[in-house]
Amino acid sequence: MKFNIALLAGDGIGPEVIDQAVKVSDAVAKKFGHEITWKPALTGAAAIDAVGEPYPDATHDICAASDAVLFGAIGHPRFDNDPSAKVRPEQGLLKMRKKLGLFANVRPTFTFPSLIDKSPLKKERIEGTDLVFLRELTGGIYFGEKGRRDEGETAYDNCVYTRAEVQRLAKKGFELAMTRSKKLCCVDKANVLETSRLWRETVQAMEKDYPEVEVSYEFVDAVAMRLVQWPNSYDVLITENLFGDILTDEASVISGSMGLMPSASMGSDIALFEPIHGSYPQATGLNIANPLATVLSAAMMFETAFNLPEEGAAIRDVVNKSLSEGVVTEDLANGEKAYGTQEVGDWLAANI
Ligand SMILES: NC(=O)c1ccc[n+]([C@@H]2O[C@H](COP(=O)([O-])OP(=O)(O)OC[C@H]3O[C@@H](n4cnc5c(N)ncnc54)[C@H](O)[C@@H]3O)[C@@H](O)[C@H]2O)c1
Ligand SMILES: CC(C)[C@H](C(=O)O)[C@@H](O)C(=O)O
Ligand SMILES: [Mg+2]
Repeated sequence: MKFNIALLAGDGIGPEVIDQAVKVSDAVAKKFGHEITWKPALTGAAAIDAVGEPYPDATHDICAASDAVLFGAIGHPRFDNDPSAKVRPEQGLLKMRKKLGLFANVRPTFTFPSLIDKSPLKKERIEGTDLVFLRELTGGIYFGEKGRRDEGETAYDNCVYTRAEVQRLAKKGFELAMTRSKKLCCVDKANVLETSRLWRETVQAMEKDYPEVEVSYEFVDAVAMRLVQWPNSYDVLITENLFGDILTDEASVISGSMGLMPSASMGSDIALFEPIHGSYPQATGLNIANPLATVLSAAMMFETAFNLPEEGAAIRDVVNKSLSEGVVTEDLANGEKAYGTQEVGDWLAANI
């Protein structure tokens, strides 16, 4: 098969981890007889520097015309440390998600047998963890009206959800639960927030369409605790944009590193694949960032966007092999030999 893939490397460690995902994807394509044409495009601070905006129309056109998008990370300290900056890399990410209609962000959390002893959490707590967050990605407080009043002394960010937005995300959650262990947890703050009450009411009304799915409703603060206490009690979790952002960073601790966690952002037309981590500016250019979150995002791309499970499995197998053979970056080395970002990518590509 032939694929056009938009390649948005972004900022910080983005280009370094993307390079490794490209190497591994090319190796798997070669092994299975596919042809990939990469379509590089600007985003983030790199795009602001080049053309003055973080998600230029030219980039959108490339994404919209591709079979999938592979995304690295965006963000730069010069914007993080300047709250008054009007044009920011993160606006590009949000604009891209909105314009491409990527409303469902699939963020799996699972453990790797060879890393189980390296997690800061106790082995017996995390063993067998295999859960998936479905994070709503184009609504909520990220996209509500925001601003200042009272001469800048008061700030507001509105959180808005429509029933239709909740329904389309929850539908994906129910469908995913049906393919797994038929357990769905709706994470909200319905004891306080009106938007959460709409979420709960909407999901409750959908239960009758999925009689086999056992649905639980839990408050986000309690989930934040139970996620590290008994992560293996969860299966599919659906939640709104901000809660999903926070809980999935927390969940990365279960696997052992932020550098391991992939994601898929799904819409009705196109899907985008990206690690959940950011541009990790402190590591830029040092060849120390873990590329596996991006490599595993590429595995999700083969499985989900191209419906090629064997190709995805080949990537997952070689990642597992690298972990069990200790071919790891410093975040997983625990004082033992650490490999560089590029060396891990080379090893994966050579062993696919
Ligand atoms: N999707 C994205 O592009 C995205 C996501 C999160 C943050 N950001 C942006 O990234 C910048 C930095 O944000 P931050 O420091 O809060 O989050 P971050 O995810 O970049 O880094 C947080 C910590 O996670 C670890 N980490 C992250 N990626 C890693 C990797 N590949 N290998 C090993 N360890 C890794 C490091 O310990 C790092 O200090 C900000 O500008 C932020 O807005 C972008
Ligand atoms: C950079 C930021 C806008 C983004 C988010 O909050 O969605 C990031 O944290 C993520 O998880 O992809
Ligand atoms: Mg985040």
